[in-house]
Amino acid sequence: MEVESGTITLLRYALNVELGVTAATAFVLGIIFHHSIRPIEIDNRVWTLLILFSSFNATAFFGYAFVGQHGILAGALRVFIVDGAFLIGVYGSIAIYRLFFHRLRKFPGPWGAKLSRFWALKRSMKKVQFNYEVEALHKQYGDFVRIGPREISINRASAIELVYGPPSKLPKSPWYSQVSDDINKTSINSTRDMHIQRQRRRAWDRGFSIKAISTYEPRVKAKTDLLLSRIAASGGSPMNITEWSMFYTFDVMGDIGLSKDFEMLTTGREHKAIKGLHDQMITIGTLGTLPWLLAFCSAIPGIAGTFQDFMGYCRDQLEEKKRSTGKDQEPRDVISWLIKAKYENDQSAPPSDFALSEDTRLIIIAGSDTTAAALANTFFYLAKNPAVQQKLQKELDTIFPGGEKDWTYEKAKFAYLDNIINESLRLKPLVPGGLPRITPPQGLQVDEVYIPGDTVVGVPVHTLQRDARYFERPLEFMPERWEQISAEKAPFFPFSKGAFSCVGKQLAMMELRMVLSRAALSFNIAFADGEDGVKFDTDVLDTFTLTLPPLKLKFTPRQATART
Ligand code: HEM
Repeated sequence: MEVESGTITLLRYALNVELGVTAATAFVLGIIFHHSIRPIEIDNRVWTLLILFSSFNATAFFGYAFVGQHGILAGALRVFIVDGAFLIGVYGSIAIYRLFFHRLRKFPGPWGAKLSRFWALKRSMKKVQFNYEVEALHKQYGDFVRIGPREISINRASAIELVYGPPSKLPKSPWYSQVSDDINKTSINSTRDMHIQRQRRRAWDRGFSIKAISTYEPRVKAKTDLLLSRIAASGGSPMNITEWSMFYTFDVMGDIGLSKDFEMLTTGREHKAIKGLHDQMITIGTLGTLPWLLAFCSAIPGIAGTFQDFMGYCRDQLEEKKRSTGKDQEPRDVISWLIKAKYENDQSAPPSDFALSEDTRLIIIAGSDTTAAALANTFFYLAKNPAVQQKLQKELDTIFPGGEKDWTYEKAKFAYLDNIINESLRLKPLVPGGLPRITPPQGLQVDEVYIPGDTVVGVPVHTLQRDARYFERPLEFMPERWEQISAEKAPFFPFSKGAFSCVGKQLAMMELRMVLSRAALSFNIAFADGEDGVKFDTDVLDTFTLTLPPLKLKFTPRQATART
């Protein structure tokens, strides 16, 4: 009884301490709090922190108002002052630490970037062209720029292998934990545990093996037939090739990924589920600069908006697929390879149904918009560079003297076409930013520069692939440059490199080669009247992948005599 009343007396005393002393204590606690959470990755724990903070406030208010007997108004005012002092302690400590004591303090970069990731968010929201912002920073500050408190962008060719591999030694950054950091709830692309990612990658690799790809080939060709028939039906009137490329690649991925038809090529309209995905691209792209904010927002029910349509569609398709896929059935699409791994209890299977549904979404997201933008960009370069187009047509006429009826995919794999595709992927990489990885505890030595451990690093694809030190006359579209340099050895990594690199590269190349070779064989490709391609070139958005403006092209049938 005495102990109890002693505690209450002590509590009352604490709650009645002079306000200045309480505020000073809160300020010091703020500094201590910052330094105690500094080593912890809190990106995915913002809700927990918010709940803890709110609970503390509610308790403090109750204490001041009723136990300390200050009354409701004075109690609320005290909580407000204590909060203010605590937060000034936290943020003041963060600012001073990041500017003057941080392990990256010697790296150049804008002050705002050193202070907070909000700087990147603001820059990214300005024009949604963060790729160009990073390029400008490298011009101003050099090859190693601090683009965030803990982030270094490295514009050096020698960093590609060190950061991405092979061999891949650097794990993915917290950016990839936007959905979750639980390996049972992530797609393969968001899996940060390198061992688990490698295991899961084996099931994906089976879905993209030479054997599997050869079974996809006739189906990709069927979709290409459909696109070519739509081009022929346009009769030379303007076609928005940004849109039609998107229809094509989503229809291909619907079929190859899930054996489903989005029917966009036949209807000429965007599927509702895909529209739901595209409506959110700018939000996802810009908020992605602040991983904790995206993780925080994505936990709010209903915030996904029309993205729910896309998620719902994928969920339904997956359920149907699981019901209809027999245990001994030979897989005929990518998702069936993952389901088969699950049936066989193979280690490479997605570790849970949730992870499988994340993979289902990934198939469509990773495989469609990327290839669509690559296709539209390459059409743009062909229209803008008639000499390149004519050279391509000359080669096509030699390989396929009888025109369309001679066409085979095997023969469409020739060097000049691949050089055109590579040149397009060099100038406009579809994932233009520096994919973020974390340096090991012992740090990373890149040439003469030592980068401390636990730093988020990335090599900016857009900036590096346009750097005059690595590519002569870098801003010119010159497919011929690839006759002198090897795409494998050059600082060229549009599909990334190492263990996390693109699993669908061969499928993407198949789609690009099929459409471009057949379109250039049968049609002359030019800007439509009133179109000069300038807005298409300059107004492209960096939404993690590229989001392209419309591009109006006209396709005029080539005369048979033009081939002779
Ligand atoms: C021109 C077209 C494409 C480009 C430029 C491209 C580029 C990339 C890049 C840069 C990455 C690495 C992403 C990262 O590290 O976060 C990646 C990963 C991936 N891509 Fe592609 N991609 C293309 C087409 C495709 C296609 C057609 C598919 C088929 C489904 C696909 C499936 C994937 C998957 C599943 C991953 C994750 C791999 C992993 O984490 O192990 N991509 N892609």
